[in-house]
Amino acid sequence: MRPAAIRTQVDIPLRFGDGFAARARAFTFDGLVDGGEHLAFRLGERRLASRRDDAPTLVRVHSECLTGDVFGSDRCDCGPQLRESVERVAAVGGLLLYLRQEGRGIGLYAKLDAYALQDEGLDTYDANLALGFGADERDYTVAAQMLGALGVGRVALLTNNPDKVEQLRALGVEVAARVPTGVHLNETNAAYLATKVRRQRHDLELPAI
Ligand SMILES: Nc1nc2c(ncn2[C@@H]2O[C@H](COP(=O)(O)OP(=O)(O)OP(=O)(O)O)[C@@H](O)[C@H]2O)c(=O)[nH]1
Ligand SMILES: [Zn+2]
Repeated sequence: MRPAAIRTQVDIPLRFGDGFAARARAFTFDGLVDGGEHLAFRLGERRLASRRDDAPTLVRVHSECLTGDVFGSDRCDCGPQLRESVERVAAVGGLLLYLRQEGRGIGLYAKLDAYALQDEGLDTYDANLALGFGADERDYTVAAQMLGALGVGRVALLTNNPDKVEQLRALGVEVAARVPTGVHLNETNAAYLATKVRRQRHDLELPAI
């Protein structure tokens, strides 16, 4: 895997709509394999883990979701998951990698095309296939490159998605633990969450509906 390098680092204090605030240092990179403008935030005070005997660094690898992260869409759980991740990572010190993988890698317009198909009865994965995409087009090579550039070798990964853990391990990242996020269920996203459990082995304890 080609190494990437830190391009710029700058403090960006974060404040959410509910008033929660966190100190953050943002990093940009040169040499990321897909040429995307992916961002890392170091949150909290803790030194990042680089050696095998260090306690692992808590890391959230978050895939961009403009509708959920920015506009609070109830179709998914991305906004509350991002908010939860910032708070939990900031509390102990660690990293948030914000990957520009909108729509599981198919882009914003295609995601909305997929939403339209879902409103006709397809589930989230079949809608992708009907549009000619893979069920999940994400590749985490850039995440491994970013961790390498930041000198982080050993991580505890905040995710419910075992595929993220497997892909990062295959890329040489030592994932010491998978830490589940909370379940952010609402009246609209229940089918979306159930599909993640059924089709992508997501580890979510959903109440019966
Ligand atoms: N193609 C497609 N992408 C979606 C849909 N709903 C959400 N997304 C995208 O899915 C990505 C988030 O992935 P999820 O499957 O929700 O969660 P995950 O990242 O695999 O797992 P966690 O680490 O537990 O959050 C974001 O890029 C969203 O834009 C959908 O219906 N279709
Ligand atoms: Zn979303």
